[in-house]
Amino acid sequence: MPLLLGCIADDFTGATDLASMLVRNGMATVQVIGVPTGPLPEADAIVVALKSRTAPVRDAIAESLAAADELLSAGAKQIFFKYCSTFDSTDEGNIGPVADALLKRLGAGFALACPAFPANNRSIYQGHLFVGAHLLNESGMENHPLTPMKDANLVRVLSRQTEGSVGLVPFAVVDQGATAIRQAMTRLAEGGRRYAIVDATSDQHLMAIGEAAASHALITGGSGVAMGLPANFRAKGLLPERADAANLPAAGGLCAVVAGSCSRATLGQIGFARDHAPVLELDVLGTPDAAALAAQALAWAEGRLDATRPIVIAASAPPEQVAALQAKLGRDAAGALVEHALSTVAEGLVARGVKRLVVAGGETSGAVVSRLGVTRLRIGHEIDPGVPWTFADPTGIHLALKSGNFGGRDFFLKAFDHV
Ligand SMILES: Nc1ncnc2c1ncn2[C@@H]1O[C@H](COP(=O)(O)OP(=O)(O)O)[C@@H](O)[C@H]1O
Ligand SMILES: O=C(O)[C@@H](O)C(=O)COP(=O)(O)O
Repeated sequence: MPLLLGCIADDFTGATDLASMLVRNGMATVQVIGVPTGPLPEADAIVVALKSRTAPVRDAIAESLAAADELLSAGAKQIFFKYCSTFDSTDEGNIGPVADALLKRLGAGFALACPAFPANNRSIYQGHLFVGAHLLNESGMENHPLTPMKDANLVRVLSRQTEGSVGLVPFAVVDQGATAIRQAMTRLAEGGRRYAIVDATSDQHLMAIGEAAASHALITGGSGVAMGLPANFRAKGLLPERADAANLPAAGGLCAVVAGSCSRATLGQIGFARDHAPVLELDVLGTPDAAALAAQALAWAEGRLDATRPIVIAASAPPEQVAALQAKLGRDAAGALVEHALSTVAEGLVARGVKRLVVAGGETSGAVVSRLGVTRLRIGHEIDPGVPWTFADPTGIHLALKSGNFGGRDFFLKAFDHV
């Protein structure tokens, strides 16, 4: 099975989101954790999951290039750089600098940028990113603990992160379909633009954008814009029709949720779970000590673990409490403390027999998956759009890595009916 699409994701939840999109559209896909060292698995698409979204710019570039090199030497015909559907980044990066470095490595001069994901209410109109009816900077993302998004104009946001210039393929063009989009991108590239933000408000738009980008060396975006890519490989006779590629080993055993996302969606899911399952909300501000928090949580879990419903352990807190901890410790140290505590909790839960684990939050998932020593994830069926169950090798447990913003209010309960 020749490798067709090589993907680099800037966080772990984003990687499973993308892998799930590709599986759903007929590509046999494997998610590998970190820059691969040995031989790559057989697959139509490989998604390398990095924890580079909030890493120092230089590290994010170095890891992304190392991943690209591995994927290219395994034969990848196109590279996909996956970032968040809410374009999570800072003025320093890392979306612009990583995309710049990948373009250079690929000897290409132009890439599209499209984080739209209509199934999860992310749409782009006139270059502005909306979450449902709200502009990005009024969606709650302006309060993100690590990557607060205070500007919805993606042309402006990306321009701040690159020395290249950024153009727009507007809705009126996108709505005309693949040929018009291809022509508009060619004009922008010939006019010296390095990037084009591409508007999209529907899956039909995303399919057309994917088709228009069939010949691009690099595509950048959310998982949505990947939905049109398998058809390009199929049209060239490179991708056979595949039977259901989303089957996992049978699941059983104790259930748990560990949450470090402070998004509105995750706070709502914790609120819902309180009425249906044991929920422990850690007082991080009161005990800013990772080992002590983890010990408290694991002591609480004793006797509460069950195979028919989950327990929920959350550090998640509303913006005022996050701000208070950050004022005390600094932004990065606060995030690192909580990630350390929650990965210790996850490790302790698995040692106590948890076999089905939901982790809420991208950075949080990165910390947990790394602590559990997971090297590969096999992708199963979706619980809600963008969040599949996965099977973790070599740990042998089922994991669902939930993007902070994804999932319905009942996600933490519903997940365990779907595995
Ligand atoms: N109570 C808290 N105070 C400060 N930071 C927190 C708290 N709870 C969680 N965090 C940190 O907030 C960040 C949330 O990021 P992440 O896990 O990526 O969630 P999301 O998917 O919503 O972006 C993590 O670094 C996490 O450790
Ligand atoms: O594109 C998305 O929104 C997700 O796939 C994603 O990247 C998740 O990031 P977090 O919200 O930090 O989990």
